[in-house]
Amino acid sequence: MKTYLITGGAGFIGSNFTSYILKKYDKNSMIINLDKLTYAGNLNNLKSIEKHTNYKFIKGDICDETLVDSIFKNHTIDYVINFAAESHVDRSIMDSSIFTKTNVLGIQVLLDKAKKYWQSGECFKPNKKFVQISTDEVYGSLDRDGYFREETPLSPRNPYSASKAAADLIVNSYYHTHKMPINITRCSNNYGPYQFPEKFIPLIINNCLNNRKMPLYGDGKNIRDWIHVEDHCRAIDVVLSHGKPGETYNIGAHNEKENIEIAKLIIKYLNEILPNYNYSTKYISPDSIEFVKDRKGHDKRYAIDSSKIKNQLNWHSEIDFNEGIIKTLKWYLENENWLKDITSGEYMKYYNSMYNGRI
Ligand SMILES: NC(=O)c1ccc[n+]([C@@H]2O[C@H](COP(=O)([O-])OP(=O)(O)OC[C@H]3O[C@@H](n4cnc5c(N)ncnc54)[C@H](O)[C@@H]3O)[C@@H](O)[C@H]2O)c1
Ligand SMILES: Cc1cn([C@H]2C[C@H](O)[C@@H](COP(=O)(O)OP(=O)(O)O[C@H]3O[C@H](C)C(=O)[C@H](O)[C@H]3O)O2)c(=O)[nH]c1=O
Repeated sequence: MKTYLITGGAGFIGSNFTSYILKKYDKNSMIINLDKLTYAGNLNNLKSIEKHTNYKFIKGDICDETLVDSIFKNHTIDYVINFAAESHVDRSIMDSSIFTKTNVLGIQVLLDKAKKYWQSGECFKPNKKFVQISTDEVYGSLDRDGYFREETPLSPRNPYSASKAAADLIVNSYYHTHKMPINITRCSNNYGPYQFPEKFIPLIINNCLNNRKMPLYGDGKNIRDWIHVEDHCRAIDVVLSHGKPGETYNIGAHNEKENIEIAKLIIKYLNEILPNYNYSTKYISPDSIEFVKDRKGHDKRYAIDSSKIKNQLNWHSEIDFNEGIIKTLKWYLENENWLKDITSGEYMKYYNSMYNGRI
């Protein structure tokens, strides 16, 4: 039996990971989900497991030293997996202060408490692991050629990625200084169920379903390397159990696409499947795409080389991009209430401040 402290488990990737672990290990896992429930945290993501006897939710902030201390004191934590973060680049451009607090100070609190409860003399107790969920954005931006490798120097270019890079350096320092059993994973852009519709793919799906334009920043030719969230979850599980302490692992599925290509694919697939659903919108016109003012400092291209995790830990992505996107579209169509609920209230305020005047 392993006890997992999952932080940020009510967000997009954290909730997918929590469900994945409980489904896979069931009674051999105990999960404590610590989440502040910011705008991005949503307990509806965890409806299917909320009553599981081996699942416990604690509302709170990773920066709260007293709370984090009490969690370690009251449970024998084996694994910490830190998903908690402010995760949206556009919001970090508008105001970066909370990014530094949560993403940088929060990681230090988690590391210090894990160290306090896991250290025994000069050594750490066996079979403990601290995994920091980082991002390929810490490497910066690529032109046409090349890939991010684990050795690529960190060169973050927006406040979000700078805060994640700072966290990575702090995590690594606990390995080098204290020999703490850490791993860092750096994954490319995720898509899949439960993603908050501020991010590109769910935002354009939601806009299509609400007869709004699909905003493409700049010329729409920026490139992202997409991976289905389930593939990411499997990779984190592998790193937890087999990752060599102190190592960083890139995670990606070799799926580079220009944003415009994604928008066109979504229109094509939605038009194929929409007639099977009871939606008032039945057809998405290619004219729905609208080029808008570019993001400040918009990174041109991300592309990840994940040969290390493939060769050393025997992980590879399993979900084909086209199948994954169709599955994702169907999920959003079948979970209309989830989407409606999450886009009520504060969401439209955010949306209007971001896009009014741009579209
Ligand atoms: N989305 C991606 O494509 C992607 C890719 C690579 C890495 N990542 C990283 O993966 C992690 C999860 O990303 P996501 O897209 O699921 O993010 P998300 O924004 O959907 O979820 C973040 C979660 O963290 C919680 N949270 C925020 N501040 C907190 C705090 N101070 N204390 C406790 N909980 C707090 C939120 O309530 C939310 O539930 C992040 O660390 C992000 O940097 C994301
Ligand atoms: C919201 C939006 C985005 N875009 C463009 C901007 C990017 O080139 C691309 C994806 O944007 P998004 O904000 O979804 O994701 P990234 O900025 O690449 O960052 C994401 O992937 C990394 C790995 C993380 O670590 C982040 O947490 C995650 O948010 O679409 C548009 O053209 N229009 C829009 O309305």
